[in-house]
Amino acid sequence: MTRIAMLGTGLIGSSYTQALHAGRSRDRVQLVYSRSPENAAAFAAKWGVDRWTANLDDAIGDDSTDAVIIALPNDLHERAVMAAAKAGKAVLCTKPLGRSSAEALRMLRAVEAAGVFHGYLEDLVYPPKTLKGLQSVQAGDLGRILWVRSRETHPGPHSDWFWNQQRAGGGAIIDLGCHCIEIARAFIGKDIRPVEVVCWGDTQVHPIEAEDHAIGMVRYENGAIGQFEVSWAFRGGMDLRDEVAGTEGTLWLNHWLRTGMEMYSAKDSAQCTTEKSERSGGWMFPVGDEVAALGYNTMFTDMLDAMDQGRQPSETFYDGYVVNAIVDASYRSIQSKRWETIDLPIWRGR
Ligand SMILES: NC(=O)C1=CN([C@@H]2O[C@H](COP(=O)(O)OP(=O)(O)OC[C@H]3O[C@@H](n4cnc5c(N)ncnc54)[C@H](OP(=O)(O)O)[C@@H]3O)[C@@H](O)[C@H]2O)C=CC1
Ligand SMILES: O=C1CO[C@H](CO)[C@@H](O)[C@@H]1O
Repeated sequence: MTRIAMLGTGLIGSSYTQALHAGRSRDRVQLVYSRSPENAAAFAAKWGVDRWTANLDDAIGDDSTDAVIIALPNDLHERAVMAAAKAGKAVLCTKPLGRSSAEALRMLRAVEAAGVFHGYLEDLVYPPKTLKGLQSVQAGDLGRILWVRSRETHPGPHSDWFWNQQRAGGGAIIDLGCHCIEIARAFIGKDIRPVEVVCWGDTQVHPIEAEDHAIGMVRYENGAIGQFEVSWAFRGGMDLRDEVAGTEGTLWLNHWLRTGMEMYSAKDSAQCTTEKSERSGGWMFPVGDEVAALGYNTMFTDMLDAMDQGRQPSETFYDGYVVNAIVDASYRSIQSKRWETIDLPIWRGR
């Protein structure tokens, strides 16, 4: 059993807790942190969590827990990671690891220096169909991987802080592109060095400083291309799709819209809605088990099994740092309108 302190009571703190309590079922969120005692108490009551606190350092240092899960806005990740490393706690952090690769590198160095277990919670390399696809690709069924296209688009984030460039570290690229970049990296091979990026990004719709649309191409040392397409202004729900093209085959994955369940309700207050859907009536495209479809159950099984077995999980802070380095180069490329080199002061692949 792993005893967990959950930092954050928002969308992802709730999804993680749901997955943890349902998955291996022996793992428990023992303690939850929110800035607000009311939110913390409500979260604890809803998810059957014994204790809550409105003090971040108390939550991280609490003696009764083994691991800390960071489900806080991006600008609080580094502070929470540093405190967890200092307290000698295993630490699992949501995406993106940092707002920049400099932040991510400091976090990687801190957990490694402290010798604590660390996991990067990139759920979208863990959906069951992605795991099956990865197994096939690794067995060579698709031949040499040439091109991976990964797309995540929706109408825009659900909380204010995402829209603040300073707090989030950017716009749609850091928020959604981080998923697409790691999905492509997983299919191309995480030991293959990402070399350079060319990226277009613009603020086409929303009154914000950061980009609400972007398309980027990441060139890997073996010639493969990872393409990401992101939007915070796509209408019609959340479009989550991946395509993998190899010399011997093709793989297409659709995770969200029209995945097999289509429903019509003449009412406009139907209960059967899905994350980021824009309507609760008319034709709807729900997802049967959202938590499972997004890979949270399988992700925590890998993370917590790895912790028990004294091995690394598939996604560590090192992966989060590589993703942040690719995101940084993408932002430079938007400005320069040229291919930009990906700076990786630490590289552990081929
Ligand atoms: N698929 C995935 O892996 C997803 C990952 N994420 C990531 O999870 C993190 C949190 O996102 P999400 O849960 O969607 O965000 P929410 O806005 O839904 O929740 C944020 C939580 O942080 C708490 N919080 C503590 N301090 C602050 C602060 N200074 N400002 C704002 N909130 C604060 C808020 O609670 P309170 O007000 O009670 O203190 C709230 O519980 C982000 O890093 C995001 O990128 C998000 C969605 C999906
Ligand atoms: O995939 C996701 C869905 O949207 C959220 C808000 O933009 C993201 O933070 C999240 O990673």
